[in-house]
Amino acid sequence: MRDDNHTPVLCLASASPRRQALLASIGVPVSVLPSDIDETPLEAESPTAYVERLAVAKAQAAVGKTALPVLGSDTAVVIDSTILGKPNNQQHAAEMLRMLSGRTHQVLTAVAVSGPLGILSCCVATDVTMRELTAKEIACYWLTGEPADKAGGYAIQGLAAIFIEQIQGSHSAVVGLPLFETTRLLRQQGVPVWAGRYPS
Ligand SMILES: Cc1cn([C@H]2C[C@H](O)[C@@H](COP(=O)(O)OP(=O)(O)OP(=O)(O)O)O2)c(=O)[nH]c1=O
Repeated sequence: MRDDNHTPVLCLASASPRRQALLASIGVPVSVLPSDIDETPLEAESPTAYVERLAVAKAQAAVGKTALPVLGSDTAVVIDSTILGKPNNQQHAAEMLRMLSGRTHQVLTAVAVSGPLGILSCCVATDVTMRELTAKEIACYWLTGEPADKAGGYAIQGLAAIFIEQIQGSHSAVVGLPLFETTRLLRQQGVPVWAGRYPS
């Protein structure tokens, strides 16, 4: 049974509608306060350190603007140690998909939650195997509008599901938030998850 109480218990420092929907799906109503931070990787920074730094920075940017605990998160696609963020345009998106076609890549999602224990964070890695894509598929996929705001230029939860042969890890992390690990961090910080009425 879903909780009917929609009073926010968390501030989501993210403009991602997917993250908001994922949190709603586990019974966590949020208020939204997107953080605009510089997402340039530091020199010699590992992909894991990069996404975790950004998740923490997004959370920190909202702390002080709200009395609620804050959640920040970042997702990046990694192939051959190269970090792929969101594509700048159609050509960039096509380049990304050509790199991913017929291979296994990693999706890294970091999540950071501020609260009474300070900022707690973790990073989840998921292996995603994409089948080989044709040039026509790559060109047509851009026209769906899906790739533009997604790391790696694809959405596993959308049409790109037909490109994905296998995943090993967390599906929700690929979509933007690892729900299992996020629940642990939220509960550690005293944020209720699925705290509604339980079936009697
Ligand atoms: C790989 C993949 C990524 N994504 C999304 C998750 C993230 O929202 C986005 C990566 O960009 P992020 O910079 O992590 O997040 P964002 O810009 O959407 O939101 P904000 O920075 O304000 O928190 O790509 C999917 O929705 N499906 C996928 O299959």
